[in-house]
Amino acid sequence: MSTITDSPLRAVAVQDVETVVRIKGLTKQYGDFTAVKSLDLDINRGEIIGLLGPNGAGKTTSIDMIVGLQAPSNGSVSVFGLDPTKDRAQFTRRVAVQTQEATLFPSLTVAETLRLFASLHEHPLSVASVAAATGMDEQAGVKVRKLSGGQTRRLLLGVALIGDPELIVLDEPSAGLDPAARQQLWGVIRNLRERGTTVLLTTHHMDEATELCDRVAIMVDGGVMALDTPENLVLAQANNRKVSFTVSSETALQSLEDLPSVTGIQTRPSNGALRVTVSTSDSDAVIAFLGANTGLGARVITVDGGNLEDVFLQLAATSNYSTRTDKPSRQGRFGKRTR
Ligand SMILES: Nc1ncnc2c1ncn2[C@@H]1O[C@H](COP(=O)(O)OP(=O)(O)OP(=O)(O)O)[C@@H](O)[C@H]1O
Repeated sequence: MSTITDSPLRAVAVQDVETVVRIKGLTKQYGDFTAVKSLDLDINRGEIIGLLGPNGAGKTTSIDMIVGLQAPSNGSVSVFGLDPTKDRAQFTRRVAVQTQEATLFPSLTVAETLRLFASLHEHPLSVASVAAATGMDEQAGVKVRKLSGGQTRRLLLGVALIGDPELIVLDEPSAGLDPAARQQLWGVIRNLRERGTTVLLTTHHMDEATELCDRVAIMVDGGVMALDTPENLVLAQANNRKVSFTVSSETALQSLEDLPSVTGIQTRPSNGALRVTVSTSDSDAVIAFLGANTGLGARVITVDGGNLEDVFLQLAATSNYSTRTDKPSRQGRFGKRTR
């Protein structure tokens, strides 16, 4: 894989922040059902923005409206000052979309496919540079029907890149990719940012969002529940830490439960002992408790400061999402331990 070198960099200085996408009150109604509820989002040039959310949260519907594939029921989208549904010719010159389902021609080779799509653009990148950037140079002569699922997705990304778009929209770009191919894809996307290309993507992978995105919007039930950098989202929920330790028996766990900061206790057998995970808003208080209660014999103590997945699950739990994990009532907490 290599960087794209046959086009001048579009990177902008940090102080020249330019809003390229403006979304205001974007809403999609299907009959009585509201799939997207008044979405507000500004995206700056050169940013990588991730839309996260459980299945059915409204990510694809939002993307479809942002790229003009569906008309909003309410609200507005402006991309480079263009209306995606009305200014189609100008819009498609500057914006590329890789949807979850796209059609390629099975009997064309990779290079022929890229050449075909390049011919649709005024100032395309070279086929060789895009094939190299997407790690497909060795497959240049291979017919599309012989590509693996992961290779096909990389070719689809190449097709989106070939017109040298200023904004690229990727719906679950890493779906079906093996870990090595995902890493390679991340490299391609980071390279786009360095060139000043703006990237809007959806993903179900929290590590991908953490690694790649400058900001993420977490959608639940059609609404944006949180929008910030991955780091800030995790920090904002620092009141939900996990302290884990190993003990020989359950004795004294009951008094641990009485600490006001403790919101849940889970236990599971571990090599003849018990691994305990305490959810708490004050990990220091739990550690102090363990230190003061030496009779408990707690060992292998770890503190997990949380990650984007925790934030996601916490936000998703506030909706009707099926993995609901409500905080147990005080009385029932111990009863909810899992083994
Ligand atoms: N054409 C349609 N008619 C009626 N309802 C629809 C239509 N398209 C989508 N929906 C509903 O809108 C909601 C949002 O769907 P959408 O595909 O945007 O979710 P998503 O977040 O992209 O989900 P996934 O992660 O599964 O791809 C879902 O409840 C879906 O069933």
